[in-house]
Parts: sequence; C-alpha cells; structure tokens
Amino acid sequence: MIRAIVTDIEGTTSDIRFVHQVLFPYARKHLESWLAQHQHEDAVVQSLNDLRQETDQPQATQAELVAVLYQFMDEDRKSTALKALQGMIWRDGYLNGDFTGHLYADVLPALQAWQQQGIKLCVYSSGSVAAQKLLFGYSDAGDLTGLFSGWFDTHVGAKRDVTSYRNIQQQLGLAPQELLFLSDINQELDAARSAGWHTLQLIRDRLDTDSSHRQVASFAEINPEFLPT
Ligand SMILES: CSCCC(=O)C(=O)COP(=O)(O)O
Ligand SMILES: [Mg+2]
Repeated sequence: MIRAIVTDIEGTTSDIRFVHQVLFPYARKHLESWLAQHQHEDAVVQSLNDLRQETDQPQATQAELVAVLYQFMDEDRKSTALKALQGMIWRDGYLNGDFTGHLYADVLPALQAWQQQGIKLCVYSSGSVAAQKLLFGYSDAGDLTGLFSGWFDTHVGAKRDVTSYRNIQQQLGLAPQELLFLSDINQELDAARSAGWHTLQLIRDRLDTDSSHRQVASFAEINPEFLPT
C-alpha cells in the first residue's frame, strides 16, 4: 500500500522549459546585482561559504565565487550552494509577478485526489526547499504548499544516489515499499528502486527507450492503489 508519494519537479510536475527558459535565465541575469544588494545577509554569507567549501577554495573572493556560479549554471551543476542562491533570487521574481510556477494541468487534480485518499505528498528536487515552496506557493494554480507535508532537496543527497532515498525514507518513518517516487529521469528512478521504492516515470514530451521503469504521460494515469510489484 502506498502511504507517501514523493515527486520530482522539473519534467514531472512542471515543464523543463519553465525551469530552463524562465527560472535559470532570471537567476543568471540578476545574480551580480542581487548579490551586491544582499551579500551581507546571513543566508547569503552562509551560501557563499558553502560554495567555498564545495569547491575547496576557502580563501576565494566574491568575484571568484561569482565566476564559479556562472560556470556551475552553464553546467547545470546541482550544487547545494548554487541552488540556495538561485532560490533566493527567484523569490523576487515570484513576488514581483514576473512569473508563476508552471504546473501541468493534470497535476493538481491528482495531488488533491491522492491527499483525499490519505496519502502523504512530498517533493524531492535539486532545487532548494525554499525554491520548491516558492514554485508551489506561487504556482499557476495558486498556493499549493498546503498539499505537501515533506520537502527534500540535496541536503538529503543527490538525486541519483540510493542513499538519498534511504534518508528520505528514514525521515518519513515509512517502509520503502510504502513509497512511490515520480520522476522523468530514469537514473533517479533507478536509485529510488535500489532503495526498495516503487517508481513511475513521467514521459511528458520525450521518449526514454533506455528506461526499465513503468512510464506514464500524465498524473491522471497514476493510480497508487494499483501499482505493479
Ligand atoms: C524548485 S524548481 C527548480 C529546480 C532546479 O533548480 C533544478 O535544478 C531541477 O533539478 P532536478 O534535479 O530537480 O531536476
Ligand atoms: Mg526531473
């Protein structure tokens, strides 16, 4: 029996193009001016120090860190420090009404139905928990944060690492076979399956012939009561 559903965001609940063509360029465009304004805030100082640690450059200047951040953005590196900073920068964009968090139309009705069935809903994304809450808080369908009771980011580990799913499972206090992970990326699903979870792959607008996971085109096709073992 599925007791909790953990969903990825990019390519699963939300269009990859929203992340890559709206969010990422917004953070890139505003990075330096935003840092100039916020560099003395505790959370920013902390993230810059985390980046120094991540890159093993304890003495790096802010200018050197900015160069690293541009490089990490170019590489779509899932750096915890970059993701924290991006989330803080996006906050302005959501609050100013520059954009709302994209959601596929099938997502909200399915999440509501699963919640009605007593299933706990959680998010696991490389985007920071703050960024996740912004996307669902300022989504196309309004504030959906109340639907979710668990939020996980790279602080539990990388999405292709089996340990991350074991960490989430322990934090949820459920058995692995009671958990379902939804993602568009087969390597993430492989890691969840290795941890004993159920998996389903979302195929939104591209085929994946290398995957061994059951595939669905939309959340409307998912019935947590009938999952193949
Ligand atoms: C919170 S939305 C932005 C997601 C993000 O920053 C990202 O890098 C997506 O990575 P994922 O591993 O979740 O596909
Ligand atoms: Mg994804």
